[in-house]
Amino acid sequence: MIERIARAKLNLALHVRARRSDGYHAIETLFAFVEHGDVLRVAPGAGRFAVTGAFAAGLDAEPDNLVLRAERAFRDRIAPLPPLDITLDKRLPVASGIGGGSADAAAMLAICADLAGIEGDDPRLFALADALGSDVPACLFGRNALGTGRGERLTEIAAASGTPVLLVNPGVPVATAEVFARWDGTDRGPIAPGDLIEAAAASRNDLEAPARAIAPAIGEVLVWLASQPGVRLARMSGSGATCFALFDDSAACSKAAGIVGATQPGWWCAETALT
Ligand SMILES: C[C@@](CO)(OP(=O)(O)O)[C@H](O)COP(=O)(O)OP(=O)(O)OC[C@H]1O[C@@H](n2ccc(N)nc2=O)[C@H](O)[C@@H]1O
Ligand SMILES: Nc1ncnc2c1ncn2[C@@H]1O[C@H](COP(=O)(O)OP(=O)(O)O)[C@@H](O)[C@H]1O
Repeated sequence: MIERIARAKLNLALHVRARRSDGYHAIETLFAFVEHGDVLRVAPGAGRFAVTGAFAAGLDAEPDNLVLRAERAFRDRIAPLPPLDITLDKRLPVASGIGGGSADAAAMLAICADLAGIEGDDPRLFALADALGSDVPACLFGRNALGTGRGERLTEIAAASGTPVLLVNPGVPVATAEVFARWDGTDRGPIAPGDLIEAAAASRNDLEAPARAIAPAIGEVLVWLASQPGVRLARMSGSGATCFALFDDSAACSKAAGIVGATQPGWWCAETALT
């Protein structure tokens, strides 16, 4: 059995630069990853697929799980595989700006490559990832990176491993396409220079305003996170609604997590760290 954590992706900053003629937007984003994620378990078997975990119900209406799309694409375009039994332990909220589906797809591609004896950095895997979604190449790469293009062009940047992170989601799913569609068309300039945290702190998430217009609860989360002692940076990730706070130390992060647990029954929260 192969087990892999499909780690949540964060956009420490996300600048939207232009609308493209293909329906996507040109972006610049600082991708980072946290320890927390979904768990994918795969073993040779009878072709069964099961979803368990706190957010399994969020995928009940999903006709074509990204895990199965990734598996199918691998079999069709790269190499045959024996029938597989797959279990996805869905620990990340669905459609929430932390790329759970993209991370699951990338983890499945990596497992398929492993089973077929193909290197994890094979360009053919990245081509499949690119076809599955804008965030899937970054999740397959799995390391901090500046993403450009529609997010698929990646340049590695040095990590800030171990930085304590609190993830908070107000319990409202937000559709990525709708958030991009509400972007006001103003190019507010590139990502700031500097190391990962410096660059992030001096940059923005241009999707925050359109996401807050759809889900005002995002604003409540951000105000609350920013007011917690020891917070270095509080921001929304991706197209929302999950927000994150980077903390100076893990005690401050744990304290804030405890307060969310005790006072905000509708908010999902995970205490974790940058990889
Ligand atoms: C906003 C980001 C930031 O990392 O993350 P999430 O909020 O999804 O986590 C990503 O760009 C999302 O990537 P992903 O979730 O893979 O989206 P895709 O399936 O490629 O695209 C879904 C839809 O979002 C819009 N889209 C996506 C990416 C992009 N650069 N421009 C866009 O306009 C398009 O309308 C597209 O049809
Ligand atoms: N394994 C999966 N996990 C999450 N979402 C999935 C999965 N497979 C398909 N989807 C679909 O992909 C969409 C985006 O999911 P997700 O990656 O969680 O969003 P985001 O990148 O905004 O966090 C969801 O609306 C869901 O219907």
